[in-house]
This record gives sequence, C-alpha cells and structure tokens, in this order.
Amino acid sequence: MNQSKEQRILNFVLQNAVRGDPCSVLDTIDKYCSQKEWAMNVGDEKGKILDKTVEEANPSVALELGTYCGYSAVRISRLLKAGARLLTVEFNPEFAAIAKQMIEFAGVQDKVKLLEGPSEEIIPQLKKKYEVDTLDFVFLDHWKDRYTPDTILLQECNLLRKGSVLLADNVIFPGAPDFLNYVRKSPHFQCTNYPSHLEYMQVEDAMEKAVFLG
Ligand SMILES: CNc1ncnc2c1ncn2[C@@H]1O[C@H](/C=C/CNC(=O)c2cc(-c3ccc(F)cc3)cc(O)c2O)[C@H](F)[C@H]1O
Ligand SMILES: [Mg+2]
Repeated sequence: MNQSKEQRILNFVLQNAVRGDPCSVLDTIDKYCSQKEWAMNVGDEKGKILDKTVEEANPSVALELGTYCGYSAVRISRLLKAGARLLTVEFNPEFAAIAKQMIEFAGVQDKVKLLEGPSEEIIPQLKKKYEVDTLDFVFLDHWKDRYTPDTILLQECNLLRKGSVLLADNVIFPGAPDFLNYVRKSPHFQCTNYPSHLEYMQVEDAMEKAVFLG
C-alpha cells in the first residue's frame, strides 16, 4: 500500500532532523514541503507571526484546532514556559498518528496532549475531562468554515477569559470570511490583521488575532 504524503513528511523528519530538537524538526518539514511536496503546515513566515503571538501571550494553557502533522504543535510547544501545556485536537486518525510521532521525535511530548476527535465534541469536554479552567491562547487552523462555530462554542463553554488570545490561520487564503466578519463585528473581540503569504508559496494570506474582551 503506497505511503501518504504525511507519512513521507514524517519519514523525511525521522531520517534528517535531530531527535529532541524542535527547531530542526520545523526546518526539516519546511525544507521538504518547499522543495519536494507542498503541505498545509503554517510554515516559517506565518510561523514567525505565530511565535510572536505565543511569546506575547505566554500561555499556561493553549489549545490548537487542527493538528495535521504536528508542525504548529511543535512550533507552539517549544515556546511554552515550564509547566505550561498545549492541547491539540485532530479528528483524522492517520494524521493524529503521524503528529504523535512528530511531537515525540521533537521531544515536546511532555508539553503537548493530542486529543483525537472532532473539536465540536472535545471543546465541551475541556473543563471536566481535561481539567481546563480557561484558555490563554487558541490557534485555529482546522476547516475554515468551523472557525466561527467553534469560537462561539468556546464562549458558550465559558473557556475564554478577558485577554484570551485567538489566532486564526488562512483568513485570506483559503479564507475564513465569516470568521473575519464575526470577530470584527463583535464587541467582545479586539482584532488585529497580520498580512503574510501562504506557506511555501507567493500567494497572499494573513493571520487574524482576536483578543477576547470578556
Ligand atoms: C471540524 N472539527 C475538527 N476537529 C478536529 N480536527 C479537524 C476538524 N476539522 C479539521 N480537522 C483537521 O484539521 C486539519 C485541517 C486543516 C484545514 N486546513 C486547510 O484546509 C488549509 C488549506 C490550505 C490550502 C491553501 C492553498 C491551497 F491551494 C489548498 C489548501 C492552507 C492552509 O494553511 C490550511 O490550513 C486536518 F487536515 C483535519 O483532519
Ligand atoms: Mg493553515
């Protein structure tokens, strides 16, 4: 049975990156996906925006929606302070298995908990089953038409507090127009747009930061 693209990316990391070195894992994925096969990792240009936003938020508890191969889970967790944790949600079992190996190879497994299942089921379980009080940081990078319903669900589940930071990938390409509309019109969010480019391409894209005002 021939391999998937995601399996090829993981194998390239296992053979070429330095075990326990998150930066080497990120660089190796970016090398493969820019030179051999494009894949929908957030990439290094938007990754630098993600880095700055995470460092500024300095979260104790972070949530990621859409793990995929684990690139942004490694990217985020490498910046977390001692004792802080990232919960990352992925409902595709094949991607979850790849991401688990990627996270372990990078050596960040103690900071990351991969939750396998749909975000709409997992978000309502975060408080009781995963002992979350509120979320300090949320990275949205799953299906683009799910950004808005999941942002509403996070509020309904009382998971956001004054100052919680949401960062959404791809608000220009593929685009998340309803999400932009929702957060920019809402009195409960203070929004900032960060123009950038689609990973590994010269296509315009952007990230949107939405800070919850309570
Ligand atoms: C809906 N609830 C979910 N719960 C758990 N895991 C989920 C859920 N929904 C999806 N997943 C999981 O999250 C991932 C989905 C990522 C989707 N990302 C993109 O589509 C995406 C697309 C492009 C893109 C750009 C140009 C082009 F020509 C073609 C594509 C670029 C990007 O940066 C993206 O992020 C994963 F695949 C899915 O199982
Ligand atoms: Mg993306």
